[in-house]
Amino acid sequence: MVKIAVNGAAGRMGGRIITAIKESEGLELAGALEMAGHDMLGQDAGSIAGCGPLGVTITDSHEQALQNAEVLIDFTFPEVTLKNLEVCARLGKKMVIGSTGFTPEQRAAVEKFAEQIPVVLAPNMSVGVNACFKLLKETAKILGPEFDVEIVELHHNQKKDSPSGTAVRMGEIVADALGRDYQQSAVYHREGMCGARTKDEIGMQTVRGGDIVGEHTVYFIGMGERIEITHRAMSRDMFARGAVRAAGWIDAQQPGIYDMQDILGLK
Ligand SMILES: NC(=O)C1=CN([C@@H]2O[C@H](COP(=O)(O)OP(=O)(O)OC[C@H]3O[C@@H](n4cnc5c(N)ncnc54)[C@H](O)[C@@H]3O)[C@@H](O)[C@H]2O)C=CC1
Ligand SMILES: O=C(O)C1=N[C@H](C(=O)O)C[C@H](O)C1
Repeated sequence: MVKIAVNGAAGRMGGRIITAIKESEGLELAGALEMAGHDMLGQDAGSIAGCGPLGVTITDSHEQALQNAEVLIDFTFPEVTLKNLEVCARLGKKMVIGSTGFTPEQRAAVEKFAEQIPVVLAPNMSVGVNACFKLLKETAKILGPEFDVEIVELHHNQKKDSPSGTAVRMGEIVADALGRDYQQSAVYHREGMCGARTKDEIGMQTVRGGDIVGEHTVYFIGMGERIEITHRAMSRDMFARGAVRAAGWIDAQQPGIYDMQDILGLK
C-alpha cells in the first residue's frame, strides 16, 4: 500500500486527486495539507472532495500531514511547492509536482532538491497531452523550419500563470526539435507596427474565460497548408489519475527528476 499526502487538498485539483486515490487499488490517502487560515482546516478531506469521509483531517501542519505518508502530491503554486520540497527532502518523502508557472531559477531549485529525493515534475499529467508532446516532436522534425509555429491555449478565468505550463512545454519541445532556444524564440505579445513575423519565432497566445478546463493547439503553418495538433480537456479527472499513477510509480524510484514521459514509457 503506497501512502499519499495531498497538498492543496481543498483546491480544484486537490479534490479530484483525493477522489482518484480513493478509487485506486494499492494507494491510500494518508494526509491532507492546506494553507494556514483556510476555511476547510479540521474537515475530513474525503468529505470536502465529495467522495465521502476518509478519516483524514485537513491540516496546515507539514509534520501531521506527512507523518504517515511516503509521497506528497502537490498541485499548488511554485513558491508553495518549493517550500514543500524543502520539507520533503528533510523528511525523506517523495514528491509528485503538478504546479505550473516555475521560473527557470525555480525549476533549477526543483532539480537541486531532486538530487536528494525522487521527484516527478510534469505540467500536464494527462496521457493525451503526453501523446501530443511526442507527436509535436515528430511533426516539427518532419516539417522543419519552413513552417511557422504558433501555440494557443485556453483556460478558466481563475488560472494564475500564463502561458500554461503545458503550452510552455509544447514550445520547448518544438524549439528543441528545430534546434532553437525556446526562451529566445517565444513571442508573447504583438501590437501595433511590430513588423512581419520572423522565421524563428514561436507565437504564444493565451485566452482566459469561464470554466474552460484546458485546451492547447499547436499550429504548424506553411505555404498553402496547415497542421493543427489540439488537445481538449473535458474534466480534471485525467490529470488527477495521472498524478496518482505517478505517485504509485515514484515510490519505487531513486532520487532524480522525472516526468510523465518516463512513467508512460514515451522517452
Ligand atoms: N500538471 C497538471 O496536470 C495540472 C496542473 N495544474 C496546476 O495545478 C496548480 C493548482 O491548480 P488548481 O487546483 O486549479 O488551483 P486551486 O487554486 O484550485 O488550488 C490550489 C490550492 O492550493 C492551496 N494553497 C495555497 N497556498 C498553500 C499553502 N501555502 N499550503 C498549502 N496549500 C496551499 C489553496 O488554498 C488551494 O486550495 C496550478 O499551478 C495549475 O496550473 C492544474 C491542472 C493539471
Ligand atoms: O491551471 C489549470 O487549470 C491547468 N494547468 C496546467 C497547465 O498550466 O498547463 C494543465 C492544465 O491545462 C490545467
